[in-house]
Amino acid sequence: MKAAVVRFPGSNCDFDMYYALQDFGVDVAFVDEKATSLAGFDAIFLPGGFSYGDYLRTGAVARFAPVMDAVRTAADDHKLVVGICNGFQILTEAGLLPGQLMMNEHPGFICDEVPLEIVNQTSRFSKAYETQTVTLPVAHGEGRYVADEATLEELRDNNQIIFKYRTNVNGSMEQIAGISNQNGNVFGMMPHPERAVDALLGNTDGQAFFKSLLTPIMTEALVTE
Ligand SMILES: NC(=O)CC[C@H](N)C(=O)O
Repeated sequence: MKAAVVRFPGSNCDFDMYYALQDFGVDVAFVDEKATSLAGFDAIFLPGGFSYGDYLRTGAVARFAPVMDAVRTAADDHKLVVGICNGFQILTEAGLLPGQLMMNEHPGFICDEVPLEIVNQTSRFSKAYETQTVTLPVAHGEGRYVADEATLEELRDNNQIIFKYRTNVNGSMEQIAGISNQNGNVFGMMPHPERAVDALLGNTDGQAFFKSLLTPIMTEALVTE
């Protein structure tokens, strides 16, 4: 898999994502926000951070960056597009995922490790998890997921809700922490699996997230060996 980590001015989880992908054997490169094509990549990752200083609303400026047309093309071409934290915020602002991330219910930055429930255990983003409860770091001020009732119903009906918080971390509707689009190739979540892939950092619950993304490829590799 050839993956791009897209950096915007203010991204700060770009290296975490880069190294996590590299640890799993992914051929990964940084791409900046001015890029106009992502044609050579199979998977696009929008990392966490404070793109454009989180001005107006998180992700509201980044959605206009030149690279976002290429991200949209990648999504339309059924490539994998993954947004973590600020990346999730950018994907919702760009309309590539439904709903919106708003200021936490109790305004303030939350930096913690929180338990999550895997709601859809067969998705491309969760299928390698062997337990239904995992713990991942969160770090955000605007992580409260909101959507209208019709959207929530659609998310439920199409099994697009992949991760939920087990406790009311930020006031998200239905305690939603991570969702995919209807096609199952675009995904966003507020928690940070890329910060939980190394025992040295005290948490390895993010490993199965990356294994899930790579499972078809890993299986193929085993078959050809
Ligand atoms: N870790 C991050 O991506 C920060 C998220 C975001 N800009 C917020 O505070 O809501």
